[in-house]
Amino acid sequence: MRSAVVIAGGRSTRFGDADKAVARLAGTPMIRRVADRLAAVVDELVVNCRVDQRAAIEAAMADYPLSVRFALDDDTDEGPMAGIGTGLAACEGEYAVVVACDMPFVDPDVVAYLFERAEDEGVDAAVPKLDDGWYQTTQAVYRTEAMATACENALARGDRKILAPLEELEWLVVDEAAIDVHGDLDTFENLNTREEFADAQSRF
Ligand SMILES: Nc1nc2c(ncn2[C@@H]2O[C@H](COP(=O)(O)OP(=O)(O)OP(=O)(O)O)[C@@H](O)[C@H]2O)c(=O)[nH]1
Ligand SMILES: [Mg+2]
Repeated sequence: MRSAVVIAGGRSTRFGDADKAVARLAGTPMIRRVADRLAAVVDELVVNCRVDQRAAIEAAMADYPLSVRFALDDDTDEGPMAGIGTGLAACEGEYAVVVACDMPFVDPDVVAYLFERAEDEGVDAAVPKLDDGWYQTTQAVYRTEAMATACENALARGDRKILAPLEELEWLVVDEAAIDVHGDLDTFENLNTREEFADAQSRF
């Protein structure tokens, strides 16, 4: 069983006075675009967000083909890593892909490849790293229990850095060249501003 966590508990400050998770992108809420691309490669979906976001996201997820569960932030605004931990703790699969709600070009072939790498090598995480040096921790596969615990531990010692939980895990880096062979590098594009949103509309 494979799970997916979509993290959506951010404040969308660069987007403006609306939640980008449910903003319509070429007619469909962005989080639904992300979820639809994951449906073919996972067995269940967990949404991490704040309680005040739940109703709108639930509406966006109407008639989704897989089970959808909500993992709500007890402490809000603790950063993406806290959201990853909260979401993973609610998963039933041994492994889960985590994807940010603002990555509507997420490529299911890339996700499937990340699952294969993590499962085949039996590691706690498979995290892409692009040639620009950035780790793509919000589009990576994690062993759910190990990473959820590592996130709790990092937060308990006051470390909210997104790479902090990985310090206690056994994980592998998936480089850009390997991703490029298995799928589309647009998979990592994330939309933060109204302008980026508008520019992306025509690509659906
Ligand atoms: N649970 C949770 N998720 C978060 C938090 N901050 C960001 N995220 C999520 O992490 C992902 C990447 O974050 P950003 O692109 O910075 O999104 P954001 O924080 O909503 O937007 P900005 O306010 O413009 O930075 C998005 O899916 C966010 O929903 C947080 O404090 N808690
Ligand atoms: Mg942010």
